[in-house]
Amino acid sequence: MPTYRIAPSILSADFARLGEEVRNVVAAGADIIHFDVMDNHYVPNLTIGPLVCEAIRPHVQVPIDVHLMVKPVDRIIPDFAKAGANIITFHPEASEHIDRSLQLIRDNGCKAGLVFNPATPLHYLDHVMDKLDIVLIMSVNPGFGGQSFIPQALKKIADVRRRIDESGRDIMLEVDGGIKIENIAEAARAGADTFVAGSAIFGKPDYKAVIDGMRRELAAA
Ligand SMILES: O=C(CO)[C@@H](O)[C@H](O)COP(=O)(O)O
Repeated sequence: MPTYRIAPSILSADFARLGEEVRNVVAAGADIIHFDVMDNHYVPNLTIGPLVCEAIRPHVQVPIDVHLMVKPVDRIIPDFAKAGANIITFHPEASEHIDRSLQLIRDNGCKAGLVFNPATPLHYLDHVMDKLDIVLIMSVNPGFGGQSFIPQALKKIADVRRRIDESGRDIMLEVDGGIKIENIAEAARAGADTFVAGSAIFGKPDYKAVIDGMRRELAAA
């Protein structure tokens, strides 16, 4: 069985109790904290920045996975690295110089990745596989939690899995958007190994029950 990771998105957490929320979700079995950064420019929503990343860092030992939904991307990368991010991903169409942005993330000591919206073509992967530690496939259009999974994402996940396997490199394949107990196994069978879930976890009273349910589905996938 591949190593599967569950990455709760704090976009759906109670921001008034964020420290407690991230401690609780890690105690419930989360492997990664997924941190959604929106700028009201690249996406039509505005969320959190490096100060909040720095504030939650002492509350958890697991990696913090920063998904930049911002344009431009480079200026904010060192700030997130200093704030304790471990993984930083960005959208290729939001960077003028994709190779440079990936290198900047690594130079700042973080794992680097590209994010693909439902309609973003995968050709952006063609010349940067050696600079990638993670690929994130969006299974919703970015900007909001609580949207429905777009099934066409499954083919894209399978395409990326094939590219990763051909590269022979150890690259995480993450899926984000509408992931729930009911569909996580499908995403795993398509080739994903890391699963972002916001409303499916933070929307429920018992985080452990949801994460355990997801793990049961993954074990049977
Ligand atoms: O990046 C995003 C949305 O842009 C996601 O991380 C969402 O936060 C996932 O939320 P759910 O679809 O799981 O509720």
